[in-house]
Amino acid sequence: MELTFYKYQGTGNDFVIIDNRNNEITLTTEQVHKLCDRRFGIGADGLMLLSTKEGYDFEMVYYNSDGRESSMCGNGGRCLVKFASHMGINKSTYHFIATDGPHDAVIKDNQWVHLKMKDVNGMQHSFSSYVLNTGSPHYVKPVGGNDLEEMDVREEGKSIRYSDRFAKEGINVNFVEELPKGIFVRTYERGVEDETLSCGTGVTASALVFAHNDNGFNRVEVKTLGGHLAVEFTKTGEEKFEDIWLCGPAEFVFKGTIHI
Ligand SMILES: N[C@@H](CCC[C@H](N)C(=O)O)C(=O)O
Repeated sequence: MELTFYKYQGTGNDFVIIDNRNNEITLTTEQVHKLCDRRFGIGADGLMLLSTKEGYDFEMVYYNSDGRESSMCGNGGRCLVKFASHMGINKSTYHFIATDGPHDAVIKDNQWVHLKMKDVNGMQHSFSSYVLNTGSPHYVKPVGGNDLEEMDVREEGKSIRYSDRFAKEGINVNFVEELPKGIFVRTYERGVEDETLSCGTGVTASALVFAHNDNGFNRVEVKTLGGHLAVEFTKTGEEKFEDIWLCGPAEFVFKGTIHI
């Protein structure tokens, strides 16, 4: 079967996107895994289907590059909104459904996509690390000094992700360094089982932890290896956040067909 696909990226977090509004496409775990493979397929951190759902502009169905359907992907959601617009779904505010519930999104004049994330009602902390869910589960570890650039994120992230506490369900692991204006985040992603250039739900979690340490901010600028993002929010309690928006670029890379 010939499959038409579109490749998008959001700060270097890259995705294969397939238009499934006719509901004809069903992919196996092996097929998604192969389509995301950087040598035997197209190559991507994840794959998304643009599907239909009554009451919404569209439904987002997200798979990690290991081929398994997973929880929310922030950068993926932003890319899917851009794709929907390129497919002729034009709205001033997009309203779509994903695995973690409904989302709103807006494409700004500078072409950045602002995506509303689910509310966060608390976080667990022990020693200097934090665990919270921003649509996907995240472990956030602040790193001191200027050590983050040099860190072996793949190895350090893997040891936390496969520790007894997290091995079964898995977790995404973020290392965060405070900058004079914002934070620098590097993420080991569950389901990719490697560092990615950026992770939207991870950047969101890290920004909220940063806000948790300092009440004075409602917008955090975020540097990732793949580019710049920002997270805006309203802090409603000690560890409670609402009106959380993940903001950043989302770009079309190429289109093609592949035999599956
Ligand atoms: N890249 C994503 C996160 C995708 C889901 C994650 N790998 C998981 O399985 O939890 C993002 O931008 O949020």
